Amino acid sequence: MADLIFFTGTMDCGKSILALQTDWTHSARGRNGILFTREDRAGTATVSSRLGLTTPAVEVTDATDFWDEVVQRRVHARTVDYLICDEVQFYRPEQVEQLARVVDELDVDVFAFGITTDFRTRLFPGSARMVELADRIRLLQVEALCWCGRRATHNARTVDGIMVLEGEQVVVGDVDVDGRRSTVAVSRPAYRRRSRPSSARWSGGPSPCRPDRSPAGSSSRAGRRRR
Ligand SMILES: Nc1ncnc2c1ncn2[C@@H]1O[C@H](COP(=O)(O)OP(=O)(O)O)[C@@H](O)[C@H]1O
Ligand SMILES: Cc1cn([C@H]2C[C@H](O)[C@@H](COP(=O)(O)O)O2)c(=O)[nH]c1=O
Repeated sequence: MADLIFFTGTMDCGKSILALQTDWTHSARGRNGILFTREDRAGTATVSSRLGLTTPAVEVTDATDFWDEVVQRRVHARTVDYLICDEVQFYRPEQVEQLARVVDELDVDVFAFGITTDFRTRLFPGSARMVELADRIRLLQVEALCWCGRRATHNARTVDGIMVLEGEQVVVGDVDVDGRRSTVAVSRPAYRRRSRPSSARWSGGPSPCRPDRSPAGSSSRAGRRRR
């Protein structure tokens, strides 16, 4: 019996590295899988982790049909045992439904990875459908830490070090054009405190939003907007 499993957590909690590890582990046991992603920070058709691993993948677009992706390969006598789906928050809800059908009717395991909510704490449409349909939802074990020391549970967007609460839902990347952190995982209290317009500026102690506090290896492409 195949499963649809949604691995989720904030940005920077190790989802992509787990996606690549999962692919490695299953392929090492002779299983055949396909690695999918959409709008990875490092570029098109690649799954990249801040830990340094980068692996080619199939780029998902609005036109991608996961049912066809699997059936076409099987028609050509290629085995498909599992799918790894990274950045699933960017998938269309219909595509998540296709993934559920692939699990149920083609007996293909689907391991999906993505953030649940955006910088406004609202669900991404793809993640919402994943939460509704997944057999299991797993929170990542390596919990990102907020600058205040608590467990980070929310994704914040910053412009010039200031948290913003309005803007487009999708802005790919975690640094701006000047190399400064543009998204950062924070605790809910920190998010709420900074949400108030009067205190929206990061202050009082070291902030990971500042360029000199950016984590090593955070060499993402500066924000690319979509939709
Ligand atoms: N230089 C490093 N040394 C050890 N661990 C690192 C390093 N850089 C990043 N990491 C780990 O990698 C995690 C981010 O991995 P990544 O796969 O990019 O996460 P996600 O896909 O969730 O954004 C960080 O939370 C941290 O645990
Ligand atoms: C919060 C938030 C994030 N994004 C983008 C930024 C990154 O490209 C991805 C998350 O990638 P990661 O592998 O989990 O680090 O999502 C966005 O478009 N909108 C947002 O609100």
